[in-house]
Amino acid sequence: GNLLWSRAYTTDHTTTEDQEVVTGSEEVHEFKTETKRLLDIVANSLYSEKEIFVRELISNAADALEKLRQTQSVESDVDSGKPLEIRITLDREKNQFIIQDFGIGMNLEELNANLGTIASSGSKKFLEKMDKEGGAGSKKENIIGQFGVGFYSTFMVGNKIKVYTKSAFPGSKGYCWTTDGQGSYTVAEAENVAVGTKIVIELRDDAKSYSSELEIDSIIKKYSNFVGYPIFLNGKEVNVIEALWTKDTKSVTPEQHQEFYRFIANAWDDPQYTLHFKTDSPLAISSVLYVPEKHMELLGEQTKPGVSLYSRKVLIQPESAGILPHYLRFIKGVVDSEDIPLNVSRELLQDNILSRLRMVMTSRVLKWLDGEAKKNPKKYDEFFMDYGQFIKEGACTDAMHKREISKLLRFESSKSENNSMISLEDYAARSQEGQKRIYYLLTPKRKYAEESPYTEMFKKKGVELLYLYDTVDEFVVNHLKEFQGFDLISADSPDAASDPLL
Ligand SMILES: Nc1nc(Cl)c2cnn(Cc3ccc(Br)cc3F)c2n1
Repeated sequence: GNLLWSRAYTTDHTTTEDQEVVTGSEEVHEFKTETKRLLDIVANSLYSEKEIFVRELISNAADALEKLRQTQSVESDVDSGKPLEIRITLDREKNQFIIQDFGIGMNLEELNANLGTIASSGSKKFLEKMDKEGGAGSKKENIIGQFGVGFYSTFMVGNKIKVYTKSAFPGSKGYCWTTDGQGSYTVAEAENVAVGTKIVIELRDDAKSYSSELEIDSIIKKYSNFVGYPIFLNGKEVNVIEALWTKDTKSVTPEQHQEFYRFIANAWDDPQYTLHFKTDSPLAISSVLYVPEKHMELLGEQTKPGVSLYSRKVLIQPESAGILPHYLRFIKGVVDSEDIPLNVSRELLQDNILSRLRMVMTSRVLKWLDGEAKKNPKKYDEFFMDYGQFIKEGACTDAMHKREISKLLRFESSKSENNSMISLEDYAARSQEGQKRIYYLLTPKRKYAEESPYTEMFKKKGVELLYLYDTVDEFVVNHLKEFQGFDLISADSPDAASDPLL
């Protein structure tokens, strides 16, 4: 009837009016000593920017919705009766930030435990490490993102925090948890609490900006754009882009990649190469990477690293310099690894996980480009005309991946048609019987190469000669020294003169 119709159309996606009423007696709990220390560590040093409290609370809310959905698949009577969405409302006058989810919610022991466990087990180790290694936010250690730690980030911006929560399990009571972060919190039973969790933060004077819609909108778009549940800010849906990289690689169309590429690269062109891959060893990674049609460095603009690091669809580090080596900075895209703990902040990113991630990613990218070159050599030559400078930079700087990078190099040669290029593999494959060397000639352009006496001699003997036009080419061959057992030798070197083949 029209009641149903009217209810369906009146969902305004704002947080439920504060109709909660505290009914039970308020039990006061002192924060355990280590909780207090953890609170001020988190509030003062674990996170680099205050704004990430928004990311942390949204992630907790999304995890709570995910937990509800998983529980519902096994226990049918567990339900919140509300949509699986996250709602944030701001109140400028009251200087309030409110976030609500209709997720699995917390019962009394969870409410106390979540704060307790973090304060007891997780943090004791953490605090000892901190003490041992001095200073908060010790480089090596940080608490893996779990429910509780993210919540602590509210202490960076709030002077009074209220949490209304009710578990989705039938017959659960609603509770109201409050604190002023000074050392104790109270818990009391409450009526009219919606299933899920609602967190009401009274913002500190130095955090007033977090009651501004523009500010929160941009923070959500920056960190939580791809969270798997709709986020409504003052009733308006904010995150509308799907985390393309989490979809099945075969189900994503080129058009979807083009749209996603334009969004994350803030570009108008199309990607000339697309890589969408997932792996779960040596660590869980899902990633979409693109090579743009054109790169801006030609116009002198220094390219910032184009790959952003996510963990479970939440941004950890934009334009992360740690994911790919500098010479691959032209690549745009997303790398998402759930093995990167969520709550690590910029400086705390664990370098050992990051270096493993970097190894996997670099090899995978070099293999991807080699695969593309083999699939369509002509198209790769065009790519190399534009991006060869980056590959050559890699040949000169990345000794670890020398072998893979050398396969990506292209040069003109005495046997290649005008301005088409060959690979070192091509050269080796068609070298003379018993030839042990790859010969090259440093020359500004083809015309001079053709007139050189060396070329005459090499041609007569049927030995191919690479033409190296770029000054950087000399550095490249000096760094490489050899390729698949062939020494790289200049045509005018004494070694060439003594070669029986010539
Ligand atoms: N949204 C949401 N939903 C769920 Cl199910 C949980 C469980 N833990 N946390 C973190 C947390 C822990 C203690 C207190 Br007090 C508040 C708080 F948000 C959650 N947050």
